[in-house]
Amino acid sequence: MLFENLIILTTSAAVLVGFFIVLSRRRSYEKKSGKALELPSIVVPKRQLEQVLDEKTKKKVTIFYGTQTGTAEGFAKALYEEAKVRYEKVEFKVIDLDDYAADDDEYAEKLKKETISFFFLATYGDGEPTDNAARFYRWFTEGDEKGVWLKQLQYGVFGLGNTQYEHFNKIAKVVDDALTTQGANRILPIGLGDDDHLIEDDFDTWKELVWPELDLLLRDEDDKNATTPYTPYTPYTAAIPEYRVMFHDKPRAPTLDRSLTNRRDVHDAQHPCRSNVAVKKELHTPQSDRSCTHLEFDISHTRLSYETGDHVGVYCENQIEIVEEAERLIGLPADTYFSLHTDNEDGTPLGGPSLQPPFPPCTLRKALTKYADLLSSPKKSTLLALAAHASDPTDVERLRFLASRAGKDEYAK
Ligand SMILES: Cc1cc2nc3c(=O)[nH]c(=O)nc-3n(C[C@H](O)[C@H](O)[C@H](O)COP(=O)(O)O)c2cc1C
Repeated sequence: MLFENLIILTTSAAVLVGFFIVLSRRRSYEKKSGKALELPSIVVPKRQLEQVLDEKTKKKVTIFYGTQTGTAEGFAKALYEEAKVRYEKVEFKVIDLDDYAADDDEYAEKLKKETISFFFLATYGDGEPTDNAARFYRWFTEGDEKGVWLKQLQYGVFGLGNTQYEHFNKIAKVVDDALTTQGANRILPIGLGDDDHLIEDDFDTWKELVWPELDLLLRDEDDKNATTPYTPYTPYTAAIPEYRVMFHDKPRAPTLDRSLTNRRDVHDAQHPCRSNVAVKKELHTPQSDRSCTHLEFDISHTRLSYETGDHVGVYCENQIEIVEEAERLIGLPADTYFSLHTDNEDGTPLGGPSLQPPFPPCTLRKALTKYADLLSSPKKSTLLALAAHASDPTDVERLRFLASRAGKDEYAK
């Protein structure tokens, strides 16, 4: 980076010196001969000179995200999309915190060059960072005393959490505090997104506070005087994963569902195992108006072990009547065999968050029974994505209304 800066500086200096020499020669020739000198065309075109200078002075904003299931990434990309349109002369980047730097030294090296940054950070486990934010988090908040070294940085944090958890939005709060302690300037209050309610509304509300602050930092005098109105609110759709669907001939023999065999060495979200419930107890007394169930799973026949802090995901199945209703609405036979892909046929990635296909090739019946959430309300971003594909204008209008601020009450019903 230092090397690149040096090249840019040397190039700009060389161009300016060259330009000055040409001008001073022209003056002395004109004095002597009384004739105006025919100037050869300048070797470095003006546009190139402007580009070099622009690069040097261009304002830059970096948007970081720490995500497990893509929501933080979607919000980061939504802010990026809207900001790009509002501030055309500014360079915006969206960065996965894990990809930002290879080690602690590189994190330090790069972060001290950032001037404006936003952090979208989800909290998991028992107040833990997401996998892709863990390295950054440990280095930034738990490492050696770093002192006040980020005075050049203006920042905002939006946390993604859920009020059902004890450590609500812990990671965002800790990073927000650590940024201030290390000298950075918080330009707006931390946003605390709550996935137990309408986290997209939390994001929208916080985003509206971002623009006046960015106007102060990014708009130059020309822009401030411009009469064209700023691009209005661009709704957030970037969190909707895009998949390529492929239909296949049915497999001749029914395939063994390997995802549910217990004889694996490693079990993960794609390869769960079956286990029986060994103990079930209600923790609240009959006087309480709440309910909390204590469950113990028998994992003795699996190769799993459990440590405090590990979490258990439970795969539930939809009831057959709900599945049949969904099949009827989709209009495809239950035995339609298909797969979802996150890349194009030539292997290039599709847009949207960088997630894995959500389930292996299977029939529509199995996808709807085991993998689809058929009973929760769709997220607002999903409604907008559906609106973009709906063919009936009444449906388009209705979907957009439900996703809008005006439709908030109706959406919540
Ligand atoms: C297994 C699990 C553990 C979670 N733990 C916490 C937590 O400790 N504190 C919190 O505020 N939210 C917690 N959440 C909520 C997530 O942070 C929230 O759903 C967030 O929107 C996920 O963002 P992502 O899609 O970018 O990963 C947890 C969610 C899951 C599924």
